[in-house]
Amino acid sequence: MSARIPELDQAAARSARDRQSRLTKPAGSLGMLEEVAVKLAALQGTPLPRSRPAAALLFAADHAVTRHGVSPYPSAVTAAMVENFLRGGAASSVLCRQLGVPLRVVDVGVMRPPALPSGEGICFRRDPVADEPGGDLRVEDAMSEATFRRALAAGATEVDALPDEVRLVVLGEMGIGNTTAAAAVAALLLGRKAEEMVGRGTGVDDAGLARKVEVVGDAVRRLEGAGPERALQSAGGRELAALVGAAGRAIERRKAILVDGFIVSVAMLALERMAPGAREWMVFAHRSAEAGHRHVLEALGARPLLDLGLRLGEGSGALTALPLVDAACALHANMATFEEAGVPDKGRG
Ligand SMILES: Cc1cc2ncn([C@H]3O[C@H](COP(=O)(O)O)[C@@H](O)[C@H]3O)c2cc1C
Ligand SMILES: O=C(O)c1cccnc1
Repeated sequence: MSARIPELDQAAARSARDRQSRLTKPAGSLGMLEEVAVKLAALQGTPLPRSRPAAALLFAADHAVTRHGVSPYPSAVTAAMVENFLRGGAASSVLCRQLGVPLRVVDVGVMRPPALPSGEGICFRRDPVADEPGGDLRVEDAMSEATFRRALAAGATEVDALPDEVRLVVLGEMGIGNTTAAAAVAALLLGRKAEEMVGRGTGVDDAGLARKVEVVGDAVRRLEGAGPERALQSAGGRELAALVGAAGRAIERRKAILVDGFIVSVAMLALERMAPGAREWMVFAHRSAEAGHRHVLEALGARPLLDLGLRLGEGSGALTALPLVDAACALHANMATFEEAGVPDKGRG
């Protein structure tokens, strides 16, 4: 995949920075909210950027690696949670409703195709790539190269279907076992040991954690030296590949990505390695409690907005941070300047 990363609009960023310096507040006092507004200005090519409309895309897939007992939950949870997303009972469904963000769920590899409630406002698609076989990343490739390409394309297709007006894309995932896959991809990309990248995911006990370290260690030995595409194909999963394809296309369409936790961040690290500069288009929502996330954030030079001990995934951390991005844009656009308000600025008597 060769995503074309657009140029940032430095003139728009300068205008936005200049506006921030004239708003009625001590210089720099809105901290990261100022940085977010200036960043979005550079991405959107306007001194007055917007956070809305936003759209949430959730990619779901299963993982053969669960046979090694790397998650306390059975794979059947993936399909059941897809049904829960669509019925409105999952954390990200609740947040999307609360925030007025349309949610689209894409099955790119769920073992038991979800039984879908029919009804208005339900957005679901099972991509044909979901019917292709997956492998156990400990001993074999998680997918063939052709399946990998189709999973990337499945993500891009979803972004192609979004209206031009969408400014911000929230990405999320669902896939029991995917903290193991993400840890393996990150260990390969960062050249770190399995034990540095593996965490408890949904809450494995000490024995489960030891199994995860072994599984990821085996994958890393099998795939040492893999580049980002090979790492995703052989140690990742179809939802990780779809996230990469979706983010690449969103950036090509000048849409910013609101990055969720560990799993989405690993996909974004792979994208940055495939298309350097992609990370400039990302706003990092939160620091996950998953152990390896800090290494991934560090490699991306990212400072996330929130640190709430979240470790859920499904885009829930990104959705939780969306109101902060809304606030950054609203303050930037609507605060009065010193001149407008007749408030004396510093250094002027
Ligand atoms: C009920 C439930 C809802 C979830 N929503 C997201 N995840 C999260 O947990 C999974 C990864 O953790 P592990 O690698 O330990 O399986 C992913 O599906 C992720 O999105 C969930 C997990 C469960 C059990
Ligand atoms: O941070 C995440 O993305 C995460 C952490 C634990 C379980 N699922 C997702």
